[in-house]
Amino acid sequence: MALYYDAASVLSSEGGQGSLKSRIYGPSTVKSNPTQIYALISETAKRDVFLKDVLDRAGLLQDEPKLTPLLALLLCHDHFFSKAGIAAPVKHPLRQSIERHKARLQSEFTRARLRRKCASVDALKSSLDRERAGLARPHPRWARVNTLVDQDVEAMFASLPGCKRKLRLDDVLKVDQGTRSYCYDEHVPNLLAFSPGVDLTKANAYRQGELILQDKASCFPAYLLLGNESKENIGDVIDGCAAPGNKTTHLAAIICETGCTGKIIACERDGIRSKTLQSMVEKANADSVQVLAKQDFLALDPADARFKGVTHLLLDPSCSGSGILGREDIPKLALPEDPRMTTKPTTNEQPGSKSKKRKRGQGQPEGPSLEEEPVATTGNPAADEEEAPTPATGERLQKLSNLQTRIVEHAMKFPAARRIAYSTCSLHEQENEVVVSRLLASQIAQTHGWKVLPRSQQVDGMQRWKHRGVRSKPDDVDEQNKLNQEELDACIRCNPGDEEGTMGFFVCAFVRDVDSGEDSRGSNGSGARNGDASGGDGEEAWEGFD
Ligand SMILES: C[S@@+](CC[C@H](N)C(=O)[O-])C[C@H]1O[C@@H](n2cnc3c(N)ncnc32)[C@H](O)[C@@H]1O
Repeated sequence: MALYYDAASVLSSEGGQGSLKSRIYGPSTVKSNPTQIYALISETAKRDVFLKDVLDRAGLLQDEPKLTPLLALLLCHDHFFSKAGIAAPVKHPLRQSIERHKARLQSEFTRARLRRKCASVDALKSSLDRERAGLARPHPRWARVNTLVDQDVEAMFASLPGCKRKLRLDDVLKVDQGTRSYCYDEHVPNLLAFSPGVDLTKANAYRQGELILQDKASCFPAYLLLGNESKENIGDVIDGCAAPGNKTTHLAAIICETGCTGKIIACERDGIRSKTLQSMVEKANADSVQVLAKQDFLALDPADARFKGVTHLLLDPSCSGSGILGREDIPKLALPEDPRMTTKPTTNEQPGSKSKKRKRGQGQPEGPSLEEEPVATTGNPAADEEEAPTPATGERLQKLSNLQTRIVEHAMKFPAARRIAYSTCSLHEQENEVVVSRLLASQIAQTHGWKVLPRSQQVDGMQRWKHRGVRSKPDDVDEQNKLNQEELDACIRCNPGDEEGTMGFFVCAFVRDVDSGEDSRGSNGSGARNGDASGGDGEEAWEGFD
């Protein structure tokens, strides 16, 4: 049936280099009805991660060597979600290649649905639709009032055209008849939610650094790290992965409010992003920030005298960016694992396609790049936090998870460190709860007494936030997420597209009691380490997404 071959061709580099619509509707070799192709692609794109999971668990590609991962995904979409099923005659080999495995597929489908706590297929569809597109729901524009700049907040609001103050987010999101409004956030101090249509980039308050465009979720790490710390406990602070500097300037604002005199050391490995960081710090009037440009956080020596006063660290490393709400044209679908390939494509964008490429280590599959069009949930591309939001699966997720674990392990070695915040804008458990679980099990955490900061000891707004850590596979003995309920509750999640109006995000804080003398060595701890939670699988060779 041509529909599935046509859709697969449009999605791969064979379909040309233009936009999705131009590939489907423009002069091309597609034979099927363009509207049907478009519907198949856009519907599959909402459910790809779910379908991939079903296909991988059912092991379909092992038994159907003629099916490509992309074809399997498209066919399975219609098999499960289209009322008419696969659009091909009953005896057609493509249709048979799926229906032969009907029972096995159905049972994995049902399990996957129940794991998502969806009682029916309709509930599943709504949940997946919300999750993927989150976009149908109006998304507020979040902005943080920069308390580092002297300002008359009321005058600032008066300068925002026709913006009325409301009490609740729901009211701000009602934009009938072009009304525009804002409200203060109920969890994070000095944070505002504006109606979706408000263009803050044109406001003087934004140009003058009085307002910083920053998603609500992205404000959690600095607030969780310092929001309820006493002045005596705060010395210097390291932001290990700092550019473009949203969280750095937030740290600076909180430090200033507490009256601390400590400095913030902001590390950024990438040269260009270091410049963005520097200019953001200047614009925000964040005098307490010292930028270490082109500095790899992992290369800092925790025993260096410069860092002996570092009590707090914030680590927001590179991640898959799967929580970022964005606009994609050619959807990058998460594909089932292909057992016949040694180098596995994880999405439909093929190696060697003409999109601008990122530097990767040897043997890495070339992932899709959104570099040309960075997706900023803030409405301000210059403040885009994640350098390359990229669908990641399997091996690549494992590498990211390893790097993230290594970065936090490194933070745990700073001798005076007492609190660490780790965050990602990823939805994947492997980059979130699994990293936390691996860190707690690591030698460094155990010898230095690091534990998660329990919910009951978190700053008020974070205690009240209801979305907490998850474990999707409680019965799987191989599962790396071994967090107990209290530890899961210490983790904070944000779900893209839900009623909270945030992007997808994860944050967890670690604490230790440095005053108890638990870590008597006072060294960087590296000599004592014999376990390496981050997996010594040579991920150093791969420089990740930047
Ligand atoms: C998710 S972004 C950080 C966003 C930033 N925290 C903010 O709120 O604006 C990750 C940043 O960390 C940088 N990075 C990744 N690994 C690093 C490392 N080992 N040392 C220093 N910077 C690193 C990347 O270049 C990228 O700019």
